[in-house]
Amino acid sequence: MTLRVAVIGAKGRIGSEAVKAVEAAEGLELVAALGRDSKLTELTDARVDVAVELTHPDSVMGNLEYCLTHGIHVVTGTTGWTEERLETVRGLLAAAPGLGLLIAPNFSIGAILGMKFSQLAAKYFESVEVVELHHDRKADAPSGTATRTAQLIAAARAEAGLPPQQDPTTHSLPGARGADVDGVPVHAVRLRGLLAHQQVMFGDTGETLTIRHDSMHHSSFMPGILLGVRKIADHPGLTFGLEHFLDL
Ligand SMILES: NC(=O)C1=CN([C@@H]2O[C@H](COP(=O)(O)OP(=O)(O)OC[C@H]3O[C@@H](n4cnc5c(N)ncnc54)[C@H](OP(=O)(O)O)[C@@H]3O)[C@@H](O)[C@H]2O)C=CC1
Ligand SMILES: O=C(O)C1=N[C@H](C(=O)O)C[C@H](O)C1
Repeated sequence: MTLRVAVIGAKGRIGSEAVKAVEAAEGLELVAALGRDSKLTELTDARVDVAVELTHPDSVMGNLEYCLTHGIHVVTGTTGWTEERLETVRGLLAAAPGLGLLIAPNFSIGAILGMKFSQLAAKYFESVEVVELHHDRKADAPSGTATRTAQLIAAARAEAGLPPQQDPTTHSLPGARGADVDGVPVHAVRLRGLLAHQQVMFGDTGETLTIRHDSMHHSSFMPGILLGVRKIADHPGLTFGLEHFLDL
C-alpha cells in the first residue's frame, strides 16, 4: 500500500530535503507540501496518511493539533519540547486512539548512537559537559538533541546513585558555564559554515572520553525521517525518540 505523505515546512532547510527524499522513496507518495502561507485544510483535501512536520517551535503545536484532530499520523523533528507541550500532545493523542506521533530530537543514526553511547558512559565519569555546535540560523538554543542528551545522562547518573556534579567556580560572567540541563552544563555554539554537531565530554581522574557526532548535510536526517514515516502507523500514541524504532 502506498502511504500518502505531506511535508509541512516544505521550503525550509530540512523540509526541502524531506520533500526530495519522500518523492524518491518507494512506497511513499508526496501528496502535499505546505509552507507558512498554506492552509492546513490542504492536508485533509489531499487525504494525507502521515505528515512530516519540520517548521519552528512557534508553529509546531498548531500543526500537530490539526493533524491529530483530523486522523493524520505525524512525524516531527521540530524542536522546543517542554513537559507542558508533551502533556498537551498526550491529551490530543488520548482523544485520537490509533493515531501515532513521533517526536524525534534527531533523525540521524550517528546522533542517536552518540546519545546512546553517552547514556552508557554516564555512570562511569564524575564530570560531564555537552557542547553543541550549529549553523547561525538555528532558531533555538540549546539544541533539542543536546537537551535530550543531557537529560539521558542525568537520568543515568541518578539511577547509578552518582552525586550531583560539583562546580567550585565562584567567579564567572553570567553564561560562561553554559546552561544547566538537569545538572549537566550545556554549551551552544552558533557559527556560519556549521550544520549540526555535538560533543559530549566525560572526565575522571587522569582521563577523558569525548563522544562527537557531525551532521555535514541535511541528507543525514533523511533515512530516519523515512523510517519514521513507514513505522508510525504501527506505533499508536506518543513515541519520543527515533531510537524506539531501531534495534539498538
Ligand atoms: N530532528 C532533527 O533531526 C532535525 C530537526 N530540525 C529542526 O527542524 C526545525 C526546522 O529547522 P530548519 O529547516 O533548519 O528551519 P527553517 O527555518 O529553514 O525551515 C522552517 C520552515 O518552516 C516554515 N514554517 C514556519 N511556520 C510554518 C507553519 N506554520 N506552516 C508551514 N511552514 C511553516 C518556515 O517558513 P518561513 O521561512 O516563512 O518562516 C520555513 O520555511 C527546527 O526546529 C530544527 O531544530 C532540523 C534539522 C534536523
Ligand atoms: O536546527 C537544526 O539544524 C537541528 N536541530 C535539531 C536539534 O535542535 O537538535 C537536530 C539537529 O541538531 C539539527
